Amino acid sequence: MKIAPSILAADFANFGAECEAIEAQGADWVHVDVMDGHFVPNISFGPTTCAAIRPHIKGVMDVHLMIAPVDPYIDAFANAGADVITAHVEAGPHIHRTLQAIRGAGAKAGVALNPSTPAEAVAHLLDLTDLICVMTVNPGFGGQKFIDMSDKIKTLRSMIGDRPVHIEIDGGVDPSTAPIVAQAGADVLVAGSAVFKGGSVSDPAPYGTNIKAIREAAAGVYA
Ligand SMILES: O=C(CO)[C@@H](O)[C@H](O)COP(=O)(O)O
Repeated sequence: MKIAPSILAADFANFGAECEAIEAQGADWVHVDVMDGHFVPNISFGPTTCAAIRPHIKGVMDVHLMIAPVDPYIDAFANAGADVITAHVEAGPHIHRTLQAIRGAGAKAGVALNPSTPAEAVAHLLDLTDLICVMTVNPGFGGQKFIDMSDKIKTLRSMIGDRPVHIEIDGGVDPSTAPIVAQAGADVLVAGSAVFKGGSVSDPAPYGTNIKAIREAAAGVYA
């Protein structure tokens, strides 16, 4: 199970140090939420910030684009050093083309599904994607209440079969919800508030405790 803290819950004045702190405290990936105030009602940051934090991340920079349109910005995020670029299936009419462009730019291609979008929306994309992100909140803000998408996760796991495609869960993940999604078939857990709560760059130990708690809660069903 990979744990991917979302830096949306980090100290925005200290992104570089926050990325270093969460990796030192056991994060597997660093999840970067890009919001445009159009596809979602919040604005976060863009490719310039991604490029600035890249040198502070040793492992995977997992960039989640909550923007529309996506295609004009793919090269900018790939050039900023994104290892994974995830676009929403709801963000435009040509997600097939978008995933091809992400791979063409040298990144792993992810596709995200809002809670209201069924698993079948990605049936034609399974050989073009490296990761399916199942939103368990309506995207736009951290700290929201988890929406149970277990049936969708199980359907996706069955559709994926033996393809090497991650199922990532994003929104409201904490030690109480991690076992639910792990049981259903998830293998990457994004968590913002549940990782960053109680810690800071000057006192990062709570990040480690929080990551361990999520990992151990999930481990009973997915090692
Ligand atoms: O993409 C999003 C929200 O749109 C998520 O990545 C959240 O940032 C996760 O935050 P928590 O629900 O874990 O606080």
